[in-house]
Amino acid sequence: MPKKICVLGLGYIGLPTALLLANSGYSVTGVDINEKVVKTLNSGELPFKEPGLRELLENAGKNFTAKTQVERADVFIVAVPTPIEKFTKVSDLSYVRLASEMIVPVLKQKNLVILESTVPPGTGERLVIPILEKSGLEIGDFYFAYCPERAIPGRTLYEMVHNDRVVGGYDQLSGKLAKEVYASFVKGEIHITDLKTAEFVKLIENTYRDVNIALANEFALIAEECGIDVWKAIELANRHPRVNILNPGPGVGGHCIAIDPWFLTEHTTRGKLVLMARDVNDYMPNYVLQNVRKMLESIRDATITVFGVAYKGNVDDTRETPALKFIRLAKNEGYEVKCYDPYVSEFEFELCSLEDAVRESDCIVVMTDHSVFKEIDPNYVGKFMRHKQILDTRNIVNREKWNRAGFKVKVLGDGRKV
Ligand SMILES: NC(=O)c1ccc[n+]([C@@H]2O[C@H](COP(=O)([O-])OP(=O)(O)OC[C@H]3O[C@@H](n4cnc5c(N)ncnc54)[C@H](O)[C@@H]3O)[C@@H](O)[C@H]2O)c1
Ligand SMILES: CC(=O)N[C@@H]1[C@@H](OP(=O)(O)OP(=O)(O)OC[C@H]2O[C@@H](n3ccc(=O)[nH]c3=O)[C@H](O)[C@@H]2O)O[C@H](CO)[C@@H](O)[C@@H]1O
Repeated sequence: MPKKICVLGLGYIGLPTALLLANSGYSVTGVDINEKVVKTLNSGELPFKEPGLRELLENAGKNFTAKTQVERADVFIVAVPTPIEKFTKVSDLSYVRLASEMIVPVLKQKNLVILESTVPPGTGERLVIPILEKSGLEIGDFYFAYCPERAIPGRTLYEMVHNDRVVGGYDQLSGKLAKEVYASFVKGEIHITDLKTAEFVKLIENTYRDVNIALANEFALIAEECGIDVWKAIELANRHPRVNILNPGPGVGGHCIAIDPWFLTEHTTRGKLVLMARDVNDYMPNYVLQNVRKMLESIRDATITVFGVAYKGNVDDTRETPALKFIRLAKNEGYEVKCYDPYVSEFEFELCSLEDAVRESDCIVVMTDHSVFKEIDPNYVGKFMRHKQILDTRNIVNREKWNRAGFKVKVLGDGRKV
């Protein structure tokens, strides 16, 4: 078992990985170029919330330290961001490039470098290995593997431990050595394949989900025109043993699913269906606004209250959130928009208390499926509102309860008469 591991990037993926390895007995140095993250961790605090992470940090003890500089190690794991460039939709690999360059001065014979960041197929071989070879070593002198992360935010630690993993080795030994590292904490199966296949697998998993959600969104729009409730229809269709349709909603957000289909298609001229699904999902905030517009038709200087700006329920993450597009579109049309999200502390627009968000409002729009929204008392919020209307894009509110409190309730994808 190699003794020392250096993890580059201490974000949502790198930090839990580093702490799981430290708790498995490795001596782990976590490296982040953001000094604030390093300081926070070394003072015993966490830079973000994730269930179970605090205990792991406390138990890691001397096995984990955070630094801003890379140091010698047996294994290097790279988990830095791979955002998408907004206008061109091309992957931004600058963080991966920099992290690889940071390893060069300390890279030694028989070291193993593992890339975890999500990247377009071929990136390991085309970009990362040539940078590492600037050390004077050749691939074969050191080992290289790509091991995508598949854990879902909100259940990151559980899934990191229990999910199966895919390990793509540059060669057989690289794959075997990387598998040994993960086997220290992974309880799922670890499947070895080649480098490019592993990069591809990660992207098709998320693309599959994006296309499935796009299909559910199309069904929602069709159901509305047909005058039926898509939620009920999907529930019944999913009783078929070979059908599993996901839920419609206000669009697809997050750091992965809205981005990975672009990475998948970056080096190809194919992918029409994949990009059409992207388009369907990206259009959903416009569709939500079209519904809101109808609800506010006869009201002058209308105010909209957005419930939830996180990209999905029960997380504090707002990256690529469909709520942002909805708010911008609504503001451009002259609506006043007030936002309420008890999970989120920082956002492009001001976040209000529940009371302030609904005061003098003409319509609530539920954009995020936070569990706490189910508990909100419509009689209480109704007292503050100018018009009692709610559009639920996630089908989470109890319609009868809100109706009884005097609310007109519209659910996305339910075409039955309100
Ligand atoms: N968050 C997820 O749920 C998830 C799931 C699967 C895969 N991924 C992929 O994992 C990668 C990391 O994502 P994340 O959500 O952890 O990102 P993040 O933004 O939460 O964290 C990345 C960290 O890397 C640091 N960093 C940037 N450049 C660095 C460098 N050169 N050296 C050291 N540190 C550096 C940043 O300061 C930041 O703290 C991305 O490629 C992402 O697509 C993320
Ligand atoms: C294949 C897979 O499972 N990948 C997961 C995914 O994690 P995620 O948090 O990004 O994924 P989701 O929870 O699907 O959310 C995405 C958006 O889709 C909306 N949505 C969701 C379900 C639905 O039925 N209808 C919807 O509308 C939701 O609200 C949100 O905006 O990518 C991570 C990084 O690669 C993976 O590691 C992780 O395994």
